[in-house]
Amino acid sequence: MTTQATEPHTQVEAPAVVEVSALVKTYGGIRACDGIDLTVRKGELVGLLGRSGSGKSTLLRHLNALNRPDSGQIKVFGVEVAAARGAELRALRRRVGVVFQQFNLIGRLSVLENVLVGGLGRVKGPRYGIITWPRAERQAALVCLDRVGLADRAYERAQNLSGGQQQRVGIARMLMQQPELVLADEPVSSLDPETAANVMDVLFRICLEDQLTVICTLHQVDLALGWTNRVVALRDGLVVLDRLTAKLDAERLTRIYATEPAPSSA
Ligand SMILES: Nc1ncnc2c1ncn2[C@@H]1O[C@H](COP(=O)(O)OP(=O)(O)OP(=O)(O)O)[C@@H](O)[C@H]1O
Repeated sequence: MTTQATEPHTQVEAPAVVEVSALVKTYGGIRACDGIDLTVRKGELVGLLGRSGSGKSTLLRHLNALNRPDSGQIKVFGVEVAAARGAELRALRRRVGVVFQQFNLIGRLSVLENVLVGGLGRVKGPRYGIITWPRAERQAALVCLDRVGLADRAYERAQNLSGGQQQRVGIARMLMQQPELVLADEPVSSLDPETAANVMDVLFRICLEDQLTVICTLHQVDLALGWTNRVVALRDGLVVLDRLTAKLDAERLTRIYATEPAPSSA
């Protein structure tokens, strides 16, 4: 029996971007996802919370086919992810931007080249050096850097930037891809609280401006309350809470991390 607690959210009229139903994924005897149902609509900013090992990353990885389900159905933009192959899968992945916990920049390359990588899906052939990228792509990359406040660092090596700055470059690279859905897996967990708040502000402000749909795994309750408009909490591979952020408070959210039974829908 599930303890799933769902309720209508703000964007009921908006089209579904992510539709997960009865998702099960096991590793040996571990049920990382134990029958997850979740629909996320265009423009929602979803915080995915839950204790370590509750299945957040496993769920996220199913959405761009990095994981294959044991059973259940996953649709992203109406495409059955597990069945997508070849050109269909590449087209789907181009619409899904990812922000990684560890930034995943190429440290010896310039900041600008790292951002340009985000546009690789639409630029054919290998690129060696900034000058070999089309001028329009370079200009677009500079605009993305400007939006995260780093245009003046474009020609520095990425490895010379601080952690918070590197994550802003990661956000600019994601923007360069021109995605419609953004998956962010603990994007600020390696940053100090002030820097984390700053990076969350950059990420969510831009996604809101561009009307992108976001699913962001987080451990920090205050950040979820401050930036998301919906919180989904997992426990033992199941959705145990699904609420508009405006209807939540820190105490209730913190209970997700308690060792006591999962929060009820009340
Ligand atoms: N590739 C894998 N091989 C074996 N077990 C895995 C694998 N990926 C995840 N698991 C297991 O599945 C469960 C869920 O892991 P997952 O990484 O999805 O949790 P999480 O909620 O994202 O945790 P965290 O907050 O620590 O990142 C855990 O018990 C984990 O050990």
